[in-house]
Amino acid sequence: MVAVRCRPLTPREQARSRDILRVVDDKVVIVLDPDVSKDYLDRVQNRSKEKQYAFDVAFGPESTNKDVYEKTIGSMVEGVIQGLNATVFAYGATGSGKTHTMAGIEGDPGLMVLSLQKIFSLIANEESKHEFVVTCSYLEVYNEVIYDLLEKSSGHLELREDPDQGITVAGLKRIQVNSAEKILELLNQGNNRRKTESTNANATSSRSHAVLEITVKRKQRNHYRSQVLHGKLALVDLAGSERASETNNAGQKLRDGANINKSLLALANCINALGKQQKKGLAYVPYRNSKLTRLLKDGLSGNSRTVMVATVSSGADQYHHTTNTLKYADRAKEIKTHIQTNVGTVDAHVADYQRMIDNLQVEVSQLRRELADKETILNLRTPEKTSDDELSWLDALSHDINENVEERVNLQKALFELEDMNMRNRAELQQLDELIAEQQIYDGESETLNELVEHRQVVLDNIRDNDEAGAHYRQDIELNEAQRKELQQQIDDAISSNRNQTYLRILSQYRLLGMTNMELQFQMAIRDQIIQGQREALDNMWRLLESVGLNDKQILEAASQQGILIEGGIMPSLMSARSHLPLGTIGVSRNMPKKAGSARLSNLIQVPVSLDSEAEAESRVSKRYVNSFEVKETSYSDTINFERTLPNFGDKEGIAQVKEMAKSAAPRIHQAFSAEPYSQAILHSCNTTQASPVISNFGHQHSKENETIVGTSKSFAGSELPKECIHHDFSNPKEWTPTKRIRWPPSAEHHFQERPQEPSDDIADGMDDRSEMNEATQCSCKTSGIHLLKAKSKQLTENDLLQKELLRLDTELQDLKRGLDRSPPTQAYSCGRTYSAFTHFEPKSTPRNGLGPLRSNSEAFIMQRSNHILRSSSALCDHETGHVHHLPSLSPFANLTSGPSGCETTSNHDMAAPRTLLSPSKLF
Ligand SMILES: Nc1ncnc2c1ncn2[C@@H]1O[C@H](COP(=O)(O)OP(=O)(O)OP(=O)(O)O)[C@@H](O)[C@H]1O
Repeated sequence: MVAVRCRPLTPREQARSRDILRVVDDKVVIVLDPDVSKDYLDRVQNRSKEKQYAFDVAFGPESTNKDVYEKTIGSMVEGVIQGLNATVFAYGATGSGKTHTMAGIEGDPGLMVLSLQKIFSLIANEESKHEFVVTCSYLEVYNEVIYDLLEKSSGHLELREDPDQGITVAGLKRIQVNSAEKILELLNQGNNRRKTESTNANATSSRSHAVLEITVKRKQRNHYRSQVLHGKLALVDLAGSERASETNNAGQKLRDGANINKSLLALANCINALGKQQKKGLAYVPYRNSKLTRLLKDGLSGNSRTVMVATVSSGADQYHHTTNTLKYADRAKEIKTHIQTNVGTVDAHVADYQRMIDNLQVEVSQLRRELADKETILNLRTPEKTSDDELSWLDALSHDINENVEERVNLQKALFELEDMNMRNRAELQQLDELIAEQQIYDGESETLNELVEHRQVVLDNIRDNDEAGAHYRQDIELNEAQRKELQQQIDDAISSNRNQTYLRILSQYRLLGMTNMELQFQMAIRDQIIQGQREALDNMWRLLESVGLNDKQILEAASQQGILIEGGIMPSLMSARSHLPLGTIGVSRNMPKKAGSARLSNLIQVPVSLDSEAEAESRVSKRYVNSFEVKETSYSDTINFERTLPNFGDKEGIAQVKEMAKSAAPRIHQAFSAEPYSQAILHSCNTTQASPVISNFGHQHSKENETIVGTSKSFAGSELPKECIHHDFSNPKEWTPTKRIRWPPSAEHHFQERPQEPSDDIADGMDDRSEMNEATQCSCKTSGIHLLKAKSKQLTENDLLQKELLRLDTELQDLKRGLDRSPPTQAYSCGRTYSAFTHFEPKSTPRNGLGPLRSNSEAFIMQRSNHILRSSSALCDHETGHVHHLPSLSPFANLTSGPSGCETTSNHDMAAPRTLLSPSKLF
């Protein structure tokens, strides 16, 4: 939705300018010719500069913020508490009324305030049934750097791309709030921290783009397995859109203007491309060209309802600004967003990712070598005192290195996305060529043919545009590379002249970590892609099967005949067919079908559970009698964890306990996949007493509306039990034909076979040691799909590990970066001794001097001592004297050069040893 708001002239403006805006029918804005001397003849002869634009809604000078609110985002705010996203941004020249519209004034609160009040009043109405958690963050983008407006002295924040959450800002404060007043207080604090300047056009002109984000988490009360909905409202007050030259600014102000315009230009380009995309399909949208557009990506094209409020001033002297803004808004009308559930897919091509990883790996190993060489040089030298000049040089260098790494990642990704898009464009072109050829043969000149030819031209144009944009990105990457070399050269020169070695070493490590991080991110993307591909393939398979009219039973039978193990999951309606599942198998399902009649196999993760010990299993199996078993959660399903022993399994009480167990597993599973609308726990158990073999199935399912027990208990007595359960000779693996094994996930065989010499085949452990198995077992594995399960389990485990590694690396990187930002490298030297910093102190007793125990993890700080990099501390320990220096603050290093006099000192003999040591060998 695009709305335009015309602001009235202030009394001072009225004295020197006239009102040239007219709003008709609440939709049309007429801009009169500012030149009053033009007469009727000029107008009819088209010499008039009068212009007319139509929008979704237009507000005249008499409108209040409340009017704007009600006709624009009022209804969207309701959606936010139902789990939908909404974005509203104010765009306009300086002094046109953006801040007035967004923040408002006393007596006429703005959209930010009104939407907050509405959110809390809606919450109050629903609080008896639902629990809500409201959090907010407030940031500004100033000179292409992101700052936290809720932090007193915020450092530079970084943008991250999360496959699940999309674009996020690392380290941004999110505050939980319980009332509109609280948010307003934060808002006021934040607004006071915003960078403003007095320009020619506005005495308190906002020089930054401010983004207030409110998230609402909603959960049904007293319903532990209810769906959790997340709604997000982003309110953006952009900086003035005027050209820098027009504000008569110079120096820093001119630079601000240039950066503001860079962001707004990028925004304009995105709006253009999005408009084009509506008409022409796959056009590349250059979100990556500025921080602002990356932040607003979701609001512009993704899963969000979006309102743009274009503000214009009615003054004749503002004619150019006004028409520029209106043209801009006119283009934005073309954009359509797509409201949908966020699905964390990585829409990219595995081969391309692989290529990037290869390049990165070369770079990382090169960096490692360089770093090792430098370490040797550095270790040979003794530290020197550093001058102020050098410190500011280091500060600038660290900043440039950060920027360089970030820019590199961003450019690579942009190029990658472009190539991916063009790959799809080329595929479409090929299809179109084939279609056109067919049409020409059969229909000759026809309307369809013309349409196809026209569309082909559009696709060709897109390919050409994307290729051009790609060439620019490549050039930018080359420039970035040149800059990287230059920066490295500066570090090298500094090292050879023995300047501030520790800090330089950290800089080099930071770069290395940056690259490693990037590499890991791409690896994650590959894995996500593969998993996504598998899910889609399974989805498609089910759709295909359903479309040919096969019912569940027929599908299972057909699969059985083909020897296909349905390992990935099962449709809910197939639950009863699973009654043959073996001892101790828990099916965990996420993302069950959302539409009636459709099925999602892919997301059902089957977690085989093992008996508590192999010996016990053997003894129970040999007795062919199971009267108790323990359910143990295993490896890759660390999302669920429960353990229970059922002493009397088989009798009424035991069955009740199994039921209870399924019930208690369900909420945990649901918690783990809380964003999913459905989740279920099914416990399949088998009691093979000689007299009456019983196979029981208990499931507990959660759905959006309610929770139910599904897959009711199913028992088999005597001959009713499927043949393969009782009559099959499990001791001979060769006899495990696919058909017989179809309903037996591999974990079962071990518990039922009487072959103590056979190695355990515990899939859930994620082991992939197939070399240990004999040939027959391997053969059986192949047919039964064990290797598939193993591969999947391994993949999931690896992915998990990778994710953890990425997280660790990320923290590492953040710490290093924070250390660099705060730039305290001279602390150790100014004190003239060797210090180390600790992550955690564990005071054995309260330290003397009445200083109180040290706070752990209070500030991030990096120092180097011998081979250890120790991190995160607000204190330094002097190893010679055994004293701990409490740093009064980690302020810019100008304050720290004075040495230990600025530090409070206490003995470290009361302190336990530091707990976290991170050695370079661990890092690299
Ligand atoms: N609709 C309105 N009604 C009355 N006064 C308004 C209105 N819109 C703006 N003003 C006044 O105009 C002046 C400039 O408005 P504001 O600060 O909101 O502009 P801005 O677009 O945010 O400018 P900048 O981009 O420089 O921050 C303020 O004094 C404000 O009170």
